Amino acid sequence: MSENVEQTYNAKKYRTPDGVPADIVMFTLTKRERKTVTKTLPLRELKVMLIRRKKWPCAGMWALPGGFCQEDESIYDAATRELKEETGVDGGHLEYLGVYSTPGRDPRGWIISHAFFALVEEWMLEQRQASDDAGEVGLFTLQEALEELELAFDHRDIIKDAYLRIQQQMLQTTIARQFLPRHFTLSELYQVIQTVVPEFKEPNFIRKITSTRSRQGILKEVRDEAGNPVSSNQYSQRPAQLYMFTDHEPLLSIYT
Ligand SMILES: O=P(O)(O)OC[C@H]1O[C@@H](O)[C@H](O)[C@@H]1O
Repeated sequence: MSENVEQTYNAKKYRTPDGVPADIVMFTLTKRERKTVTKTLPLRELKVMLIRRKKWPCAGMWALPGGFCQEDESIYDAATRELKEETGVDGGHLEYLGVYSTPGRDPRGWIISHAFFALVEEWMLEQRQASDDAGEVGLFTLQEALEELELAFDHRDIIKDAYLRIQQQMLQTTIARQFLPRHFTLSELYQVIQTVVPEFKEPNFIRKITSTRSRQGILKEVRDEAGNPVSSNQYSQRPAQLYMFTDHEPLLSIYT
């Protein structure tokens, strides 16, 4: 912009949005040990965290944690802050999902929301709390959130999109690591993938994940200081080898 244009430019001439909030779809996998005679994997369930709104608009309705971005922060910082303020969650994996701008989505005016999704381990929810402007906080299954609850604004659409995104990522990237301990068995990994993508069925999972060339290098066996393989019988009668993710992210193709 030339100096002359800069001096005469008037930002007020242009209509700007009435607010730019960040909304966060926060997923976690809950894990409950089963009381069975034989050792078996714990029960894992995918849940989404919602807050019950206290004030207008949509007072009393369940909604995503979120709030308005301030002038001195990035939208990413606003998402991190809102998540912490409204739910007590500090940390975890936070990623951009998309922009939601359908006219009329918020009765207060022209309000464009930027949505994020967060993958949080269950222990991180321990200090969860609802702040003053958020009411109760609850963890819901995807079925409850999408089919049974009355949700505020366009939050049902945002949750649907976020669910689809994490299902795709679960099959194409190593985000399963966000829901697993550092060391895990391949049966646990398979269970985590299936919890997020129930349609995923691969009878030869263990053989494929350890031998298919395109997958090689994403996992490695856990070994002790002497170099011996480390196994666990926490969830099985016979000891099972423990694995961990490496930093390698393969570029996968649907055509091969
Ligand atoms: O909770 P307050 O601060 O009232 O407003 C933020 C909400 O307003 C909506 O457009 C957004 O989707 C966001 O959830």
